[in-house]
Amino acid sequence: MENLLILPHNSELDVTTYEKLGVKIFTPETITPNDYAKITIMLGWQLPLSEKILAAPHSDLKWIQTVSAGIDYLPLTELKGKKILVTNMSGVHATPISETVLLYALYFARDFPTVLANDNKHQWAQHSEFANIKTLNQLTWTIFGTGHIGAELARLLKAFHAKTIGVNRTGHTVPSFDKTYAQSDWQQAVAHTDVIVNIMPLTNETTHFFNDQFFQSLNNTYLFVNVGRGKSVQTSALIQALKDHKLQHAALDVFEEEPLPSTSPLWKLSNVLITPHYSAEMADLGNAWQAIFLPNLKAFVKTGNVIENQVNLSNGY
Ligand SMILES: NC(=O)C1=CN([C@@H]2O[C@H](COP(=O)(O)OP(=O)(O)OC[C@H]3O[C@@H](n4cnc5c(N)ncnc54)[C@H](O)[C@@H]3O)[C@@H](O)[C@H]2O)C=CC1
Ligand SMILES: O=C(O)C(=O)COP(=O)(O)O
Repeated sequence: MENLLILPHNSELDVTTYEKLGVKIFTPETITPNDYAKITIMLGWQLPLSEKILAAPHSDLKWIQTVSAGIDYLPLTELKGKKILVTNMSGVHATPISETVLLYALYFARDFPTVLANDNKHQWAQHSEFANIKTLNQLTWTIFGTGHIGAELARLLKAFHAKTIGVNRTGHTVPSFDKTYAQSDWQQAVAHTDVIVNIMPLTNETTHFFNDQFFQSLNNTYLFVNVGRGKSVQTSALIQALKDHKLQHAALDVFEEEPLPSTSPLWKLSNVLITPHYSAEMADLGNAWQAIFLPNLKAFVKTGNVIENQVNLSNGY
């Protein structure tokens, strides 16, 4: 008998389907401390409740299915030690994030700041104001992280006839990338590029990867995009690069500290576009979660194992 604790509120999760599999459902509203040790499966991660379940004496917890792709916020060493299975939602964000990155690039490339400034003033712009407009096929893209999201972004960019370079751990080839490099060869990957996108998971190898050495190696690069994790970027080094004209623009969805404090100097930089960790938002997210969770749950009830999206706790993604 599996006892499932469902943490996110989402009306699209079809709980009756789980009950038909013989699974008993708990929610933060119905669970009592006496139930903590009984929970075998957790959908989502919510503090402080999740930590209480994990720490419960004689806890029966066997599997955590996150509703995020990134799992950097989980106590990975403890979960590995306790042999708890972890699956993530990698895949469901590929379309909304790719579309958001295209929006960021088009915002700057089609000089939307100027368009909006004129619109706000009810003013018809002069064509001479748009001398710096670029099309996406005039830009070379280097995407750090060629997984679900990076690969989908590259696939869409190919429709715009853009040149695509990918960076992953080993440099293995991936469809829709003209060339791929290993992380250690990053200098070659960004030497002649225009747009740099971070969509890597946050791990020991990616923490503060985009640091002073990285940004100072650039030469008036057109755009830096971060939709991966804020802690992969050393914010002070990014700000310095924007001031030193190593970088022309930045579009940032994730930050070292979230919410981004109102005192952050990033807010004041006119060449920086800030979005509030929103790039993955879309309607029907619950249905997208269901498409991963339900087959996994069916398999787990039958065999004690899952069939997709298992995270490698040693790699951290
Ligand atoms: N802004 C947002 O709302 C969201 C952000 N994310 C972030 O994006 C990340 C990636 O998501 P997916 O594409 O679904 O994951 P994925 O697991 O499909 O792909 C990860 C990619 O990163 C590469 N990678 C890992 N470590 C690396 C390293 N040290 N150097 C170079 N490449 C490395 C892998 O080779 C792989 O290509 C998540 O881990 C999460 O942190 C994900 C969803 C939403
Ligand atoms: O899936 C991820 O990793 C995300 O960053 C998505 O955002 P969330 O943390 O689920 O609000």
